[in-house]
Amino acid sequence: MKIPSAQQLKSIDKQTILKQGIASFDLMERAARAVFEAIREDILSKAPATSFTVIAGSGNNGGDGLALARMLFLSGITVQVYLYKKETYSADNLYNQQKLAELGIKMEYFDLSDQLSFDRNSVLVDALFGFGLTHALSEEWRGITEQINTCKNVISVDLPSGLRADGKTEKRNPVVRAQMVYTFQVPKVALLLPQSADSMEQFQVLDIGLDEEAVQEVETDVYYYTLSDAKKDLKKRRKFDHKGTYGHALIVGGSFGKIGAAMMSTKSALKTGCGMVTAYIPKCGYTAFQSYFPEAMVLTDAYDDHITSFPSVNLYSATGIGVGMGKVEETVAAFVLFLKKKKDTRLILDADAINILSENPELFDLLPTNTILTPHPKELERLIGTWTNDLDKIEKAKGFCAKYHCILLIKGAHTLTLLPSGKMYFNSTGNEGMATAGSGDVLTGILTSLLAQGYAAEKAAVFGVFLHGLAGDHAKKQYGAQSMTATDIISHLSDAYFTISDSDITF
Ligand SMILES: NC(=O)C1=CN([C@@H]2O[C@H](COP(=O)(O)OP(=O)(O)OC[C@H]3O[C@@H](n4cnc5c(N)ncnc54)[C@H](O)[C@@H]3O)[C@@H](O)[C@H]2O)[C@@H](O)CC1
Ligand SMILES: [K+]
Repeated sequence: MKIPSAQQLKSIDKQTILKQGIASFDLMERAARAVFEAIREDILSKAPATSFTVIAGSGNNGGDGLALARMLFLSGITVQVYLYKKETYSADNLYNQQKLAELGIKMEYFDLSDQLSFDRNSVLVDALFGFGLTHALSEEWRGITEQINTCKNVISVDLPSGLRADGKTEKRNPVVRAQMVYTFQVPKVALLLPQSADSMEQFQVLDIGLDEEAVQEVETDVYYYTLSDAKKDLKKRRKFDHKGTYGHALIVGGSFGKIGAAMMSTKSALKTGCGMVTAYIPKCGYTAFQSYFPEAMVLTDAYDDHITSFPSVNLYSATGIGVGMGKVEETVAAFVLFLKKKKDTRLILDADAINILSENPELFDLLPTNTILTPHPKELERLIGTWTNDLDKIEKAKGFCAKYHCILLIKGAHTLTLLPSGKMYFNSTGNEGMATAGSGDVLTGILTSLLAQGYAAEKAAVFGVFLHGLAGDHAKKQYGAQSMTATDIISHLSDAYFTISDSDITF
């Protein structure tokens, strides 16, 4: 799914009105109706006596809030309405003010210095600003945003007010803190960035029927990867396929005390569907490996505790390097030698492989085209340098991908996959339970497997991240966020595939 910029959304909005032959207030009515239905399902179905306070701004976000207030009122819900006192309002905002007046619903005007007297236990609907915010809110707004933030339950319409859809918002700027954001049609970039964590707990995307063609015509490098994308990208298996069809993955990693990392990568590679998997590990892991996971083939290094040389990788369709590998001197030397040699395999580097790389920037140029790198924040910093905010981080990472023709994953709540072309995909699956030891090793196994199966590197990256998150979501459903572990993610890869392929029936 494309994520248009705020500017592009405005023009899609206009084209929708034009192409569908509706008035702009009809589109606003649709947006408000979508929020109303979501509130009905999420709140009123469980607590019908809930009362609401709507705080509306002067633009169309405020207009949405006013229309919603009317819908709540007409359903018999107690609703108090505050409207920002300004000389001018958007036309659809005025239209909705008039509608409220006709129904005798009182609007209280407020100024930035006012102390609002509303019931702190009501659900507060924040409809001050949406994607029309042109710059971060000035300090004058702090009084209002802080009063809103004293409420237990805040719902934001489209965006937490103060958060810019795709521009810079600093920690010091006044921003509303919402428990739930009902955002229209597409998640705005700000909702997907880690630095927005203080401004919202979760969001829901509400379809308001913006014109599909207008969305398709928009040129953007920013995408939100969802189930419908994964359904299209999934490679179907066919009756006459054999294990050779699905490639042979190689996992290189493990060291004394960290053999488990290589085990998890290897097992998840096979569970993701590659035909064969081989692990290359130090000798100390051999027995444990073979007893844990008989389907794997195991090659051992000459040394007991760590890797001192690399196998010939040309036999394998894809190679994942680094999980639990450690970075003692001999391992580093072996890895550097490996990078310097010509090789014919598709590559993914994780954990210690990235650490070694980042400590030796002269090696960056040796990365084969489309190598996938999956750094943690600290590792990422060593690759691209420090950043001032999430948008700055993305720009620097984009520069790195373009320069070295590689694919970078910025792992997190909405893992971002950056491609050398400049395109970027935010992931839509996954949960906080996946912040657990070994979760990254599982991802490396999944990505190596998909590369081995012949998925193009970009598809392997975005589809793999999605699959990993989806398996994690299934694991959370069974064990809960606290108790799920990385091996539970592996066990639920099958459920993730069932969800993507729409079927749990095999004939
Ligand atoms: N295409 C869509 O997705 C639709 C959007 N709608 C709503 O329309 C919103 C966008 O409406 P608008 O473009 O009117 O914008 P907003 O309502 O977000 O904000 C516009 C107002 O904010 C003021 N403003 C901007 N930056 C400011 C700043 N830093 N400090 C103080 N004031 C500032 C402007 O002068 C203007 O009065 C969306 O977020 C959504 O809620 C819906 O009504 C219908 C469809
Ligand atoms: K808002």
